[in-house]
Amino acid sequence: QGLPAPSYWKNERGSELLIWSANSGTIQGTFTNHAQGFACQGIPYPAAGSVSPTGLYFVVTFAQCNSFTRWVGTIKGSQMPTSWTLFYVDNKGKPSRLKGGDIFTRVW
Ligand SMILES: O=C(O)CCCC[C@@H]1SC[C@@H]2NC(=O)N[C@@H]21
Repeated sequence: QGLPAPSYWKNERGSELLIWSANSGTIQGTFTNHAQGFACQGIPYPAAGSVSPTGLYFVVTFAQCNSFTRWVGTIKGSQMPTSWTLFYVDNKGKPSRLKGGDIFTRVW
């Protein structure tokens, strides 16, 4: 259940995840959001996290959006089902969160 590096993944929303290192459990990569209904699209942001035999997580800070997302998932061959939480500040200034799921598929 290791994470191959380098590897390139896309989720069902069209967003891209490039893993360029997964050394001794630490994940480094780049995430580019292309999901409809979300801001900060088309900008590559650093992704950082951790991978273990039982799963992985990674976090992306969307600097221009004052938000960040945490993905937690598992690697099943060329599929990576995840659940995510997007932390943001709503238009009244209240810290808020939104949850969902993404399935990443390995492209190369
Ligand atoms: O709108 C924002 O505050 C920043 C962009 C958030 C994009 C989210 S992260 C979880 C979900 N999966 C994607 O590929 N994009 C959205």
